[in-house]
Amino acid sequence: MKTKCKIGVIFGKFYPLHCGHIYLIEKAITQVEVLHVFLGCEQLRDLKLFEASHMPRQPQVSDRFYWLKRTFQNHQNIYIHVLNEEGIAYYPNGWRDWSDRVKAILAKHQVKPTVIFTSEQQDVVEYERFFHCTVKLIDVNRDFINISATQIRDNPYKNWQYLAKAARPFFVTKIALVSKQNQFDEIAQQLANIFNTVYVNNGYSNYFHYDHYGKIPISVTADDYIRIAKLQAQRIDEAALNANRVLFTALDFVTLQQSFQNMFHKEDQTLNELINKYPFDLVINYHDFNSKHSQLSIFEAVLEQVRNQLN
Ligand SMILES: NC(=O)c1ccc[n+]([C@@H]2O[C@H](COP(=O)([O-])OP(=O)(O)OC[C@H]3O[C@@H](n4cnc5c(N)ncnc54)[C@H](O)[C@@H]3O)[C@@H](O)[C@H]2O)c1
Repeated sequence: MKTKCKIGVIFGKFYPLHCGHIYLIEKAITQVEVLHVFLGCEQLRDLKLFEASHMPRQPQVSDRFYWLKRTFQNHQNIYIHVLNEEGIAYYPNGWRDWSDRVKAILAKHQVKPTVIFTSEQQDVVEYERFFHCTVKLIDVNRDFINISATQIRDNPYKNWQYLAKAARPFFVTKIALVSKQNQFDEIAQQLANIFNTVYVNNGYSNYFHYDHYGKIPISVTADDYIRIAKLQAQRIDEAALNANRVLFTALDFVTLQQSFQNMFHKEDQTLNELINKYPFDLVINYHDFNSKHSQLSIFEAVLEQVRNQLN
């Protein structure tokens, strides 16, 4: 029978969370009864790391917290704490102040750690000195999962397979191919095939009918319209979980707000919230192509725009 060390602690920035971190945490939890994971944050440092990175947008503390929570949601004995490191000299120059801040959180939760897990050899002595407990090293050479958060920040798309599944939707490039009468449907599906990923079609198609002039008669109420928009957002969330770096959709929320205004002569607050929550990286409109374009030339022009976006 394995001996349990009782209470474990792990520190990290998890910027972003990757399979190496997950391996460390999963291996640690097999050796303790309870594990406390500290998510270290410092505004300026995190901003600088983001600016030096190739991440499409900056993960917020809430994103990083969510990735940890979701990844370890089935472990009842893993606790995640946000550790605000503002005002402390950066690693490795602030050990005393930093450990005092950690200890304050531990004391607040009446936690007395018995073991600290890390893969950083150079930190062992300092952890022992400031926390007076055992320090266990796990995979110092990163033989099992050879990746670092720096490598992922540098190129999240090349290192996609290492990015935590829970973090992937944040990084997925969202491309909308907008057409009034689903003329883009076929090309969007072809693109999803080519890029080995997913397509979210127009959730409104089942509810609207087109007349001879291509106009949409008002066959749904404003409330219905918003309900369908929320459903569309839900379908995007689900697709993003399975997307391979990029996902294609038939709608973006700016376009939905515009058609809502045309139909109901007012702006909708929920749609504004969806616009902010779902930033699209590229929106291609069918009406930017004229009737002289062949299907092949549209296909090639769209493909070119998508390639430029992804490079
Ligand atoms: N101010 C100070 O003096 C001071 C001192 C100590 C710690 N700290 C803070 O502690 C935190 C340390 O975070 P970090 O930079 O180590 O975070 P990190 O997110 O890069 O890594 C978290 C943990 O995962 C381990 N790990 C990373 N890749 C791995 C892989 N492929 N396989 C196995 N394990 C892997 C790391 O060794 C570390 O133990 C920071 O917030 C830092 O500011 C600060």
